[in-house]
Amino acid sequence: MTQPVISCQDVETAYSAALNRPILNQINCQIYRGEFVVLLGLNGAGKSTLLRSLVGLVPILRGAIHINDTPLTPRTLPSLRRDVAMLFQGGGLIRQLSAIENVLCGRLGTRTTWQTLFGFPKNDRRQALELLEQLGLREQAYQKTGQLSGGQQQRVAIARALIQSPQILLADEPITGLDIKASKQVMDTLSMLHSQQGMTIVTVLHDLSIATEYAQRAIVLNAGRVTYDGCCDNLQAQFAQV
Ligand SMILES: Nc1ncnc2c1ncn2[C@@H]1O[C@H](COP(=O)(O)OP(=O)(O)OP(=O)(O)O)[C@@H](O)[C@H]1O
Repeated sequence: MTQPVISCQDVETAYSAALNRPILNQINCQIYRGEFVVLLGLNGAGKSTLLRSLVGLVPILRGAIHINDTPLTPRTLPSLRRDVAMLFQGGGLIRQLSAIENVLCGRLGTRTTWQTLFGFPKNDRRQALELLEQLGLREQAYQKTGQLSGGQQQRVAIARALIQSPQILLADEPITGLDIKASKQVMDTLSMLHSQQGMTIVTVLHDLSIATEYAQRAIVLNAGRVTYDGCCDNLQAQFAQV
């Protein structure tokens, strides 16, 4: 068996008095290279917290997270973050900036202030344009993202995540609030990254039929624990008793 690219062993976050338990309560799961995994669960199950913990945004109290066999610690975090990109709920774009400027923001962590003082290097701008073109947004590159549709905005957010050339893409509810057509475009984009570039995708979804259509494996959380980890057939049954 190949080594997992993401491994969570007994991951536990701080105790939450409101929940009367830790938000993540002994999570164990592995994600392998090139997998397309969907994270499912009712509101408040801990899906976003789990994704955020994988990029060091939520401190863990017990257990361990390994990315590519390296333990996630404050010391290893900066280099591990280059391998793992995160697409946040709602996209988190700057509406007043153009699509290309938003994509270039994905480079800020790897360029010094001096390097960006007079604008981003030509190579970065070319790569940002190529990404927008790949995601069907060449014509919108210089439009303010506030003027784009929800689906287009989400694809700009994907391009911003991709400019750091990650191996793993974590997406938190990437199609929430989008119509059927835009949802399909965004899910097809994730699917293309998975099938054509071998990218490992972990995405939170709420729609079980879309999960079944796109993902190879489902991990279901309930009250901070993994309650199912397996194929996407008959996912309804996993929610029947909840
Ligand atoms: N920073 C925080 N401080 C205290 N409680 C938090 C914090 N972040 C999340 N929670 C709580 O932890 C639980 C899990 O939240 P989380 O956002 O991970 O759930 P989720 O499964 O992603 O839910 P949803 O489907 O609604 O997005 C919720 O009860 C939430 O209120």
